[in-house]
Amino acid sequence: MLQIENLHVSIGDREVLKGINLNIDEGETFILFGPNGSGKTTLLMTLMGFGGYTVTAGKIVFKGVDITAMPTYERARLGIGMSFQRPPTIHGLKTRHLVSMCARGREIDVDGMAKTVNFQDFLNRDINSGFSGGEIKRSELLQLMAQNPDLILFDEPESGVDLENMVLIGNTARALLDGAAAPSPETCMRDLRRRNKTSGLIITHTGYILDYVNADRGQVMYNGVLCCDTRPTRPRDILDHISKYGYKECIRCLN
Ligand SMILES: Nc1ncnc2c1ncn2[C@@H]1O[C@H](COP(=O)(O)OP(=O)(O)OP(=O)(O)O)[C@@H](O)[C@H]1O
Repeated sequence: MLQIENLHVSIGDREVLKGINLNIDEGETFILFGPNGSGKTTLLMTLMGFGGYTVTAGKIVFKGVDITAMPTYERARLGIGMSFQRPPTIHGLKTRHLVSMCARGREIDVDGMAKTVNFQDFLNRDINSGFSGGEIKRSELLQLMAQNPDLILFDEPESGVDLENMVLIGNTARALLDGAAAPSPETCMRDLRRRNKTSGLIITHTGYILDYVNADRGQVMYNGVLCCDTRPTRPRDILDHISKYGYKECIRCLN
């Protein structure tokens, strides 16, 4: 589904990503750990094609297409979606309108979808205007439901979320990755089972999201490189390792 080869990315004149190699298969969920400032968000923003992130070497291939130089809207059309850590407020754009736009002409039941993330009362508000941390995350999930991408990039889905909302957000993230979020009333179980699973790349500091999604593999990013690929790569094991020994231990294998 996604192949990243020797990716080097600079912001201004500073190199932030220093040769990332990563493959994510169809239906696979990959967890990215790493200390603050190590380059995790930079990787997601680069995959989504945002300006300011200059690829100086390497390439990104998605569904067999080299997307390294592709504009963001084409990547979204091709099937990449992202839940941002801190999405912008857009005054004058109602949430309902943005959610409809995410569906790109597909007929969707915006109110029904909003109900699944308890977001009906926010549809007529400007996007992210005064939204709390948990409301921002639910808004992001609603947009992803409407977009129905094949690869979802989640940047810290737990940040700013209370424990009760974490259950809702975690279960919705799992449903999205299982290809089972917001099925229409006509969707039968057989159709649900037939759907291809969505791939995921999730950044987490706390690991709360691991209680909900079926995380297959993980790695630690440290100072712009991925490490820990010779260690057990089960995300739980990595999280335990970080909790016990800290991130510094993860880079021992790089030396
Ligand atoms: N627009 C920018 N201009 C200058 N430096 C930037 C910019 N965006 C990111 N950086 C720098 O790039 C480095 C990597 O940032 P990034 O946000 O990717 O880290 P992160 O691993 O996601 O951190 P966190 O866990 O705190 O979210 C940081 O040192 C950051 O200050």
